[in-house]
Parts: sequence; C-alpha cells; structure tokens
Amino acid sequence: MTDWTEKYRPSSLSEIRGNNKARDQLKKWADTWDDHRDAVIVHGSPGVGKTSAAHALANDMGWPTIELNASDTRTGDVVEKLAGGAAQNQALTGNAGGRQLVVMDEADNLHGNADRGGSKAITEVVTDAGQPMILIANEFYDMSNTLRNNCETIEFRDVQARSIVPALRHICKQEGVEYEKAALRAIADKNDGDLRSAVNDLQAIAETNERLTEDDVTVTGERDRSSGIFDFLDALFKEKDAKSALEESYDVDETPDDLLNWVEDNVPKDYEGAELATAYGFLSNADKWLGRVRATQDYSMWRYATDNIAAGVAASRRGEKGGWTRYGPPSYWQKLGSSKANRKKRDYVARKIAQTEGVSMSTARREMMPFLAAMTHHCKNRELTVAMTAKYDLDAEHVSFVTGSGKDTNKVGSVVEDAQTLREEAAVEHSGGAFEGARGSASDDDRADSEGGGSDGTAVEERAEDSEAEASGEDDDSQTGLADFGT
Ligand SMILES: Nc1ncnc2c1ncn2[C@@H]1O[C@H](COP(=O)(O)OP(=O)(O)OP(=O)(O)O)[C@@H](O)[C@H]1O
Repeated sequence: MTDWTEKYRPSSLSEIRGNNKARDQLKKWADTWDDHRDAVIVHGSPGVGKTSAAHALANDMGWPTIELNASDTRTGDVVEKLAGGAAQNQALTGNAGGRQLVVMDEADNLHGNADRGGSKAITEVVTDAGQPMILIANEFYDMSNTLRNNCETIEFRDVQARSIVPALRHICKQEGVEYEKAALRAIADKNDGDLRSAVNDLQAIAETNERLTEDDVTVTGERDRSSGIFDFLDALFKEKDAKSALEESYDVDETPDDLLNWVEDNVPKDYEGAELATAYGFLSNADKWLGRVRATQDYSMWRYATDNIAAGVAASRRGEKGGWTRYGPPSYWQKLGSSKANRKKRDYVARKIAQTEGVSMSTARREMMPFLAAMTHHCKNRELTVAMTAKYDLDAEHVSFVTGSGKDTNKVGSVVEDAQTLREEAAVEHSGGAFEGARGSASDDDRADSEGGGSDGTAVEERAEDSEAEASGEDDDSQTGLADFGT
C-alpha cells in the first residue's frame, strides 16, 4: 500500500494548498535569485508543506536538487557536496548556468553540533553557497541570530481545515473512495493545521471502510480506540493465563502490528528481568511473523503473531502483579514515525547501533532500541546512559529521543559531556584502533532494511536469543555490549 502523503506530494507549486502567500514569495525568491543570491529559510509547523514546496519549486524551475540534512551533515561535507555537485551538474546536465537548489532539512538542528562546524561555519557556507539554498525549519527561533539575519525568511502557516477539505476530496476522487462530506470535514477539523496527518488519517480510515462516514472518523478517535487496549494490557500483564489472554486479544480492535507496538512499549512497566527478556523473545517472534505477512500478504499468519503477543507475553509472567500502571500509547512507535524529524533521529540511532553491533537496522530498531529506551528511561541509569551515548556516538537530541528526557535538560547535557570524555579516553586507550575496529564496516549498511520496508524476519529471529540474554544479564558486560565503556 503506497503512502498517500507520498503519492499526493505536490509536484508543482501550484498544487501547494493553503499557503498562497508563502508559495508566491518562494517563487519570487527563486525568480530573482540571480539579483540577490540570498538563501531562504522556510519555516513552519510539521506537515504544512515546506519540504514539498521546496521540491515543487525545483521542479517548476527545472533545477536539480541537492538534499542535505542538518543533523547529520558536517560542514565540510556540505562544502564538498556543493562543490562536487555544482561541477558535476554543470558538466553533465548543462542546465541553466549549472543552477541547482540546495535543500537543507531540519536546519533548526544546526546549532549545538559543535563538532560539525556549528552555526557560524554553516552561516558562511550558506552565504557563500553560490547556489540557491532553502533551509527548512520547524522552529525559526532555534536558529542562530546570524543565520536568521543572513537569510530571507518565509513562513508557512498551518493549513486551515477549510483548505484541508479540498485536498482530501481530491484524494478520495483519485482513489475512488466514497465519502460523506461531514466525514472529510471531521478529519480536517481533527487535524486542523496539519495536512500531512489529515491525509494519513484519511488513508487509515479508507483502508477499513468502504464509504467514509462521520462516525468512522469519530470512532477512530484516539480515546475511543484506546480504552479497550488499556484494559487488555492490564489483563495481559497482570492476570490472564496464556489461553484467556489470547481469547481476549480477539476483542481488541487493533491490528496485530499496532497491538505489538502497544505491548512492546508497555511491557517494561510491569515486567522486569528474566520475564521481560522472555516476553521480548515472544515479541520478536511476533515481529517475524508480521514481517512474513507483509512479505507474502498472507494474513492467515497473523494469528501466529497474535499467539506470540498475547499467549507468549502472558506465559512469560513470573510472580504476582498488582496495583495500577499508567500505560501509554506506543510513544516509542508514535514518536518514531510521527514526524520526519523523529524518523531521522530514530534512523540515526538505529544505524549507529546496527553499525556498531553488526546487526540489521530492523533488529536495532525493534529489539535493541526499546530495550535501551527502557533501561535508560529519563537517564535514570546514568552510567548506562553515558555508556550508550559514548558507544553509539549520540548527540543530545538522540539521547533525549531514546531516554525521553528533554534535549535541553542539564541531565542530557551532562550525559553527552561525560560520554565525550569516555570516548576520548577510549580512543587513547585503544590508540584509536580497537575502538574504530569495533564499529561496523560499511557493508553492515547492506544489511540494513529500507525505511518502512518491514522487518527482516531472519535477522530478528537470529537476534531473539541474544536479546533474551541481554535483558536477563544486565550485569553481564559481554552481553550488553556497553562494557568497553566502563559500565
Ligand atoms: N500545503 C500543502 N499542500 C499540499 N500537500 C501538502 C501540504 N502540506 C502537506 N502536504 C501533504 O503532506 C505531506 C508532507 O508534507 P511536507 O513533508 O512537505 O511537510 P513539511 O511541512 O515539510 O513537514 P516536516 O516539517 O514534518 O518535514 C506531503 O507529501 C503532502 O502529501
């Protein structure tokens, strides 16, 4: 199933909705670029069309694009890419004066990357780019003063509900989806401001309903949807035996994929040690089955996933459980997929883990990240958090992503500092060699699965046992892999 937000990404500025003024400004900026040669900052909330507008503009102008991501771009790379790209572009395409549009995503993440040249160097690159450059940001004021003062600025406003409705109507027509007008209005109201999430909602609802009604929209509302699942989690983790947990799972109105996310995210709140490890093992198996379903579209295998999720997790329980637990929606998974910025952070962390540990991205994401997240929640196990940060070379934003602590908190700041010291010490001890050697080679990337492509069942299977050992052997250094950093 193609993602409708991608399928209906505007290919020309004329298709950008609800931001006419910004759209016209952007076109004017491009048309007059030879006269002013300024970079432009395009800022606004997530899902309002900033990135789409940049690419649509490039399309309209016939300019090839170079994409850069601020959070993983080193200043040197930018310069190199620009120089290389420009030369290549001129030689190969001979397009209008070798013009190409540089699109830098997440430009509000530029600062704070001390080792990456920082905002001063970036400002220089931006002003000397010699090519039209668009910096995309959610938080305008997170960008340095100098940078802001050196660029033109265009604000993309939230897309109002009344502009969302026609966009949804257009998609319904293209997809042959029947709808009640009130249903589209309800989706638009619910997602006021954010066209991307409105399109996501539309797709989710259209997938399960022949004709969209207003009721479908309200029924899928988060609160209604969640009430059944909370009761189920409570029963699953605390009282049900395998068989009745499985039976109860049939009444939960979630797909096995979502159910897995809910269970995976909440199980560390009630389980610990060996029982948690066993539960994770079952969840890995479930993930493997879900991967097979995705690959074969054979939905009869869903039940094997559910067996593992419900019966497996219930059977992993050791000892009495009671009390009241504050379960939450799968923040991990939501957070992981909810915005492009977060997806990038997730993938950065997963890639680092994959490279360092020699596992697939899928395994890193599905098994190791939730585990690390549970262990380092709010940096509570500080030593481990520092070790993780050092080992996987994480920045504050990544640490905050994994631990759930705010990235600007002192806690995260000091973790990152200590990790830096640890890395330096390790580099000295191993004279650089051992440490570098421990990290993945480029070929590890080949094993990494692609975005959204589902999990690699085999890799998950292989790792299932390891992860069990890891979870149960917290103090077994060789298992956690964080040992070389002094945990
Ligand atoms: N103004 C818009 N006009 C038409 N489609 C839009 C608009 N805004 C968002 N969309 C839809 O949402 C998707 C995501 O938009 P886009 O990535 O451009 O948003 P963004 O503002 O760059 O968000 P982020 O800051 O999260 O990257 C697009 O592919 C498109 O389907």
